[in-house]
Amino acid sequence: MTSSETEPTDDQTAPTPGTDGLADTADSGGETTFDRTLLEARDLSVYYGEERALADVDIEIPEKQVTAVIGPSGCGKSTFLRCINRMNDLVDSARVEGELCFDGKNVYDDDVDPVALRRKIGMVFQSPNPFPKSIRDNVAYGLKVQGKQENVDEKVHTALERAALLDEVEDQLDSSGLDLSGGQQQRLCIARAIAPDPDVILMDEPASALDPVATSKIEDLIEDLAEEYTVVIVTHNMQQAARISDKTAVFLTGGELVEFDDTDKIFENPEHDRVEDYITGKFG
Ligand SMILES: Nc1ncnc2c1ncn2[C@@H]1O[C@H](COP(=O)(O)OP(=O)(O)OP(=O)(O)O)[C@@H](O)[C@H]1O
Repeated sequence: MTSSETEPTDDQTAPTPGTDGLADTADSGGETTFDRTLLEARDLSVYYGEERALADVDIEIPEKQVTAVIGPSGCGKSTFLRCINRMNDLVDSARVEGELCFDGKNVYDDDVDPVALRRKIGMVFQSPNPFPKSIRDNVAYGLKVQGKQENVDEKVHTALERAALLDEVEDQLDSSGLDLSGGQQQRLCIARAIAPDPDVILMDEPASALDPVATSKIEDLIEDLAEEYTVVIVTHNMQQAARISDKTAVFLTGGELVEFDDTDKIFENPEHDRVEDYITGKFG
């Protein structure tokens, strides 16, 4: 980790809380500071009952970059991702210790509304899961839930365009989202996630159910999305992490974050032997 990533900037201090306990973040002040930390875990541990799935994780995730989370099966990647927008709240046995800060605010503070948090931190899952509704209604869903009824068509178009799907579906917005191919369905889910204009998009193995062509489109899209959003992606595919991410976090058994650095450094010259063994396929 370089010092530029660890030192707080002026932009990081004292966000002004709104009624949902969260600050208005992404464009506050109209400037983006290079490598500004947007998400930070401090001593973050997660337990399912007695079992510890994440162990004292400290990490600073920069804004408007792609951060890949890799590691062997069961090392806590999805658990970490789900901490960021409090999806673990939905698991009865899950207990979180430590802090997960979004723009300096601990998302586990009592005054944070998890539903509002999930509007700012959207999520895309492993299997495409469009609703059995029209393409238009899928994308408009989050806007309607928020009661944002103005310019819905325009926002739907913009989200589909950002998700690199508009050209393929422009003439069939009233057809069912379920009639699209798997890759198109996943881009529809990405459009649905970005329509409410979040700051962060979490992706849990978004291409693992797709063929190579559809995967390649999703990878290109993820790189483009990082111009506007902070993307955190869990992937089993190390080549994919190497191709599309700026930073890589390597979790190993026991939910330990062993190394976090520039992706090139992780793949070319990792600090830890255990990381090198994992990257080179000696275990995991
Ligand atoms: N809902 C749950 N209830 C109980 N234990 C869970 C739950 N979800 C995950 N775990 C356990 O927590 C640990 C971490 O799981 P997690 O799914 O975060 O790992 P992962 O690295 O994402 O795994 P994979 O790569 O296989 O998806 C595992 O031991 C898993 O069995």
